Amino acid sequence: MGEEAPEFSQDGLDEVSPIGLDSKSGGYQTATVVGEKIFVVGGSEDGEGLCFSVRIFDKSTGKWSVPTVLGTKPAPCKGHSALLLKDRILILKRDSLLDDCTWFLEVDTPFVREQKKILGTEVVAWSKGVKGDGLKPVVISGPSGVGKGTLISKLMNEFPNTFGFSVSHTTRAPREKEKDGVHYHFTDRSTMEKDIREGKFLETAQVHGNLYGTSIEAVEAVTDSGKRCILDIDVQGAKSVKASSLEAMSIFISPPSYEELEKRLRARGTETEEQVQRRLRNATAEIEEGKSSGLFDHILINDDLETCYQNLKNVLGLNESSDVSNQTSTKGVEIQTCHSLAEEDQKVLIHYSSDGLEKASNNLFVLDVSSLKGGAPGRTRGLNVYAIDTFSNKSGIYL
Ligand SMILES: Nc1ncnc2c1ncn2[C@@H]1O[C@H](COP(=O)(O)OP(=O)(O)OP(=O)(O)O)[C@@H](O)[C@H]1O
Ligand SMILES: Nc1nc2c(ncn2[C@@H]2O[C@H](COP(=O)(O)O)[C@@H](O)[C@H]2O)c(=O)[nH]1
Repeated sequence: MGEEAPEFSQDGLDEVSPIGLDSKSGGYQTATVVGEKIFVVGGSEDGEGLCFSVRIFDKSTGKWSVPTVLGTKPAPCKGHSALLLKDRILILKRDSLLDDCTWFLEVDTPFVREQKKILGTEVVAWSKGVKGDGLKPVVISGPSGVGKGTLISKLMNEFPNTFGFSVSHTTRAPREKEKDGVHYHFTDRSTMEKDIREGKFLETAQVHGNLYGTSIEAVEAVTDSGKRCILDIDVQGAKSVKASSLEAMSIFISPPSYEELEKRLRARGTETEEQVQRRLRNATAEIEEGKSSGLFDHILINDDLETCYQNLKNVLGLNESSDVSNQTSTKGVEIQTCHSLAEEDQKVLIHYSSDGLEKASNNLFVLDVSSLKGGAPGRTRGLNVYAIDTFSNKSGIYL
């Protein structure tokens, strides 16, 4: 279990503290035993607090290694607690707002195992826990010129608080009105290839002669803002996302005819004749695959724009007055210390102290992790948190 301290002394290991204790070096580390390996989290200072660095001690070889770390790590804090939950370590940050205190370091999830094979190194992946189920991200795919961007713009304009756009990276040159960081992160091939090797992307594809990709950070940024993430990606990207842990809904936008697609692509006037030809050649295979492969949950034909937009809203379960406001009831509540952790039946008991929680006078939380969804790369959804009032022996939904 995660609370165990290493029961032996090896070079460097004597610096490792068991959960909840500051190490001799003044840094704060936790050591979690997972089979033959000990995952040591934390320990280094960066001026703002203690950083979440990760090292692994292999008991069978007696060697330390530094893994490839995927996903965005938590911001530094004054300390943390750790508890092993099957294939991931639950990390609870001290002195952190409740919205930012629950993190997972995935050590043996399917995503991590897959990345180990691809990268050929030890891999761990960070994922922040978000309360409730949230809504699945939406992948919108279809041939170039079919109207994906037009439909997405309409959706984002009508529901600005509900949806957030995943800003992709691309090596293609910006079009006249495109802004870096808004429409795309424009980059060059060697930088993007380096970022791919470093595991920064959820998916990448060579599309119409250029590299495109969805970074893990792009999806996390939208999820963190409390919005539903929309990805505008090609069919190859949609396949990769389906094979990932993102659990997205996928929608294929089809043109009413090949001739109409050609007309729209030319009328847009953003590509040279050679590029238009290339995009049209690729469209045939994309439409074939999109319509027949069973890859997509929904196929919509974009003939009349307004009709297609209404159909899109229907499959997304939207009606005209359903834009949600971006509320987070937990803002301002701060976990000051997190003394102890225990796990039983996928429920984690957290002992904490906090100024902001008058009701939870006994200082106990139950964190229900029985229905976790998603995970790295991205966010882990499905967390439920309850405060327990030991005086009245009642528990209530806190979040
Ligand atoms: N239903 C429609 N009827 C007529 N024109 C449309 C319709 N939908 C979109 N268009 C027009 O078609 C052109 C291509 O649309 P858009 O740029 O949204 O395509 P896209 O699928 O995002 O293309 P790409 O994949 O190349 O980014 C635009 O000029 C847009 O105004
Ligand atoms: N696999 C991915 N495909 C992407 C991504 N971002 C955009 N795209 C697709 O590329 C084509 C061309 O886009 P354009 O802006 O050059 O016209 C289009 O089908 C997009 O859906 C991505 O991150 N990954």
